[in-house]
Amino acid sequence: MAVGTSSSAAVATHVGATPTAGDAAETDIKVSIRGLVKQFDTKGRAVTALSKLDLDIPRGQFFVIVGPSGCGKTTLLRIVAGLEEPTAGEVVVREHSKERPANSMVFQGDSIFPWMTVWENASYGLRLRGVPAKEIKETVGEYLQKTGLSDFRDSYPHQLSGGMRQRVSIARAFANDPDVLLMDEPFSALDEQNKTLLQSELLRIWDETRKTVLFITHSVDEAVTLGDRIMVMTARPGAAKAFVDVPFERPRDVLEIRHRPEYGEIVYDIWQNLRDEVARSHSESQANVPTGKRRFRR
Ligand SMILES: Nc1ncnc2c1ncn2[C@@H]1O[C@H](COP(=O)(O)OP(=O)(O)OP(=O)(O)O)[C@@H](O)[C@H]1O
Repeated sequence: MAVGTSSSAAVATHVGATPTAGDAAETDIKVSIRGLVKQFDTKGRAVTALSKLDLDIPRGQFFVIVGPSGCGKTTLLRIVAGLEEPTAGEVVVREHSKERPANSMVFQGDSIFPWMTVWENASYGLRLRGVPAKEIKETVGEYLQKTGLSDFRDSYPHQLSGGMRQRVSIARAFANDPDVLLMDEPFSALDEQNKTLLQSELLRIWDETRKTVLFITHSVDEAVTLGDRIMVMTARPGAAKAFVDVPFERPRDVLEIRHRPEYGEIVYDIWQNLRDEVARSHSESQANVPTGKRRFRR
């Protein structure tokens, strides 16, 4: 898939010891973004969400995006998904095969259909593509089993816990076998225990498929736990401020790595890069609050 037209050279700050994706062989690049700009015009007011973003994501990489609120993370994912048109620049997802979807998205909160059963939700993408019933049965059965949902195949979303509903989203996304998996804060609404459990399950399933993943999170810990490489974004307009490589082996034990000294160092590195951007984003949002209203805020 190619979105947009213009292009520019990749420029980014790199942090971490291993080579960045920008150095990877051209053929290994799955998602390539050049000079991406997105501007929204609402009621005569222009908001630049993304500004000249350059990025290469190698095939099979678990790529995590962190950045202050409003810096354009969701906008970036929506453009990669083809749901939003860039104002300028180019997004290319290489080797998009005709037989499988270019991407599947998993959102925060409930992104499954409330009127469908677990089975109907998980098989939705495959049914839409007209995949033969036998194949659907095998694939969906496999992913419901991997996500521990086999016994709930005939349940409706309102009969499930929040963690189980996110498992259905994950099963649906993997069963759909997309070229690229796009995940927008999928675990943010979950409690700490469920979050850790689902991170672990996601990594287990991902390890078997090694799909290219773009994963947005506000949690620096989650970024380091899951990612191969983390992009720290600037405050709006969003651009790449730093790339941090996570050297932990795969498969990864999400609890064990948190005890390692390097874990704390990487978390600290990311926070160093993030701190000023969060402060800038916060002071800008305060500046945009009308003074009459601000007077009443503490
Ligand atoms: N459809 C739209 N129309 C107008 N402005 C928009 C639209 N979508 C996003 N924006 C603006 O673009 C900027 C980036 O939004 P986006 O949702 O991508 O940020 P984000 O980094 O995902 O934020 P958060 O972390 O809070 O979810 C924000 O200022 C937002 O108000």
